[in-house]
Amino acid sequence: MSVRIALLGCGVVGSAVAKRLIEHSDELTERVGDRLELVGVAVRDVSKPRPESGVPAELFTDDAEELVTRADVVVELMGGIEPARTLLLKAIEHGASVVTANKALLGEDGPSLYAAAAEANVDFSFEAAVAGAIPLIRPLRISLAGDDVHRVMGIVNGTTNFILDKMDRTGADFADVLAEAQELGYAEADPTADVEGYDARAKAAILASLAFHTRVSSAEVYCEGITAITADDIRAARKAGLVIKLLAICERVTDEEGSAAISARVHPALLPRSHPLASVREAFNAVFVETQLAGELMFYGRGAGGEPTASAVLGDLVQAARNRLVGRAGPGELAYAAFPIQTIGAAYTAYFIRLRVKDRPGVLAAVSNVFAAQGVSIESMRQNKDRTDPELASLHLVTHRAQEGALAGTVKQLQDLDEVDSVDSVMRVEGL
Ligand SMILES: NC(=O)C1=CN([C@@H]2O[C@H](COP(=O)(O)OP(=O)(O)OC[C@H]3O[C@@H](n4cnc5c(N)ncnc54)[C@H](OP(=O)(O)O)[C@@H]3O)[C@@H](O)[C@H]2O)C=CC1
Ligand SMILES: N[C@@H](CC=O)C(=O)O
Repeated sequence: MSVRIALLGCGVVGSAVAKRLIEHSDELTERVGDRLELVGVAVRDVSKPRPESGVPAELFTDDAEELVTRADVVVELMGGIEPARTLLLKAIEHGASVVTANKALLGEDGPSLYAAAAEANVDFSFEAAVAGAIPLIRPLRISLAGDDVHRVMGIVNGTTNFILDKMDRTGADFADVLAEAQELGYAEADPTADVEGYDARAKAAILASLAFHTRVSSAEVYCEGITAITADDIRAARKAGLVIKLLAICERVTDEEGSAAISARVHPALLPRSHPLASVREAFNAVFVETQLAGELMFYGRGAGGEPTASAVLGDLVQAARNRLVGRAGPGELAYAAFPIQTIGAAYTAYFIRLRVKDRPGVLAAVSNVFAAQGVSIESMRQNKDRTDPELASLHLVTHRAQEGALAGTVKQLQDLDEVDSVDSVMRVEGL
């Protein structure tokens, strides 16, 4: 007997998984208690040589639909929504357990897949779908199931962290660093999903659903990417002792009627340089979890790449195979409840605002009055000579936490104020 494994996809992650399955077959057999037999690998182009995977040529197929019907565990590493969704549903229908790293699919339609797997009493595991190698899904799904998670805040996209970190360390522009990230293979030829925040948004949807025992889809997560971040933003943040990161933030909040709601958002935010997430460099990921009983937890490691991601996939695979041998499926889905998703206008955060003002008496009072009128409290304010115009001064303000809607009103009034020449940038600040 053996546990039959079907691999869908043999690209960056799939080839690393296949290589490990083949080269470490004996150790894996010992751990599982039976042999993991790779019965087929579905790809688009069967004629493409893939020597790095070590997969014998006869195992490649372009008939993924047929392959999923003859496996005990289907490992989906193709990516995209279709045909991945249909293939996984078909695999589940045939009684196979599923392992996937497909955050785009889970962010869009995870709940229907989880439900199908629970109905069929098979495992559905996706440790690699958020933050690559970092064990994060299992802690949220299992280890913290008896605790209450209040907040999950993390750097879950390596490409954008590489770009922002490089901009911070060198002062270079976004476009130059993006080109370098592409040359180094961090960013894909089409970097849209990373730099526009869509990849992090799908991960935020998965994290919010697990952390708060609810259902959040990618479309419900507010999303802003990093394409508008300039070298000036980075320089100003640095001067203020802050660093810019693309954050995924999922919080349990109380809405204006006093009912529980969920805030799930992805956007660039400033962090104090002393914050644990501020020191996450290059393409690394890190996730900060705050819970009622455990307090603060931090998960850190490689969020992408063939081998790191394969580590998480193989962990799921070994567990799914082991579960089949002992005749159980676990951990199964916990009961979940529906919560309203808060709009971004209702979210509370602090802000860093850069203005250019006329350099004359009474300006600070006029600006402060606008904040006061909107109920937004100022934490600190710093004025300097403007470098380009002797008639102007640059004013950098940090607010206390305020509602996004009130801040938008403040900015609008500032723009109309005679003493204000321009509002150059408004950025959210976390971790103060
Ligand atoms: N790369 C990373 O660092 C990480 C990736 N992930 C996720 O892992 C998954 C795989 O990513 P990655 O390995 O980078 O992707 P790649 O693009 O490198 O590989 C995709 C593989 O799937 C095959 N494939 C695609 N569409 C089909 C299809 N319709 N039928 C059959 N085969 C198909 C491709 O075949 P062919 O080679 O013939 O084109 C290729 O072998 C994705 O969901 C991704 O989001 C998660 C974390 C990190
Ligand atoms: N493109 C992603 C990789 C996998 O999730 C990233 O840059 O983090």
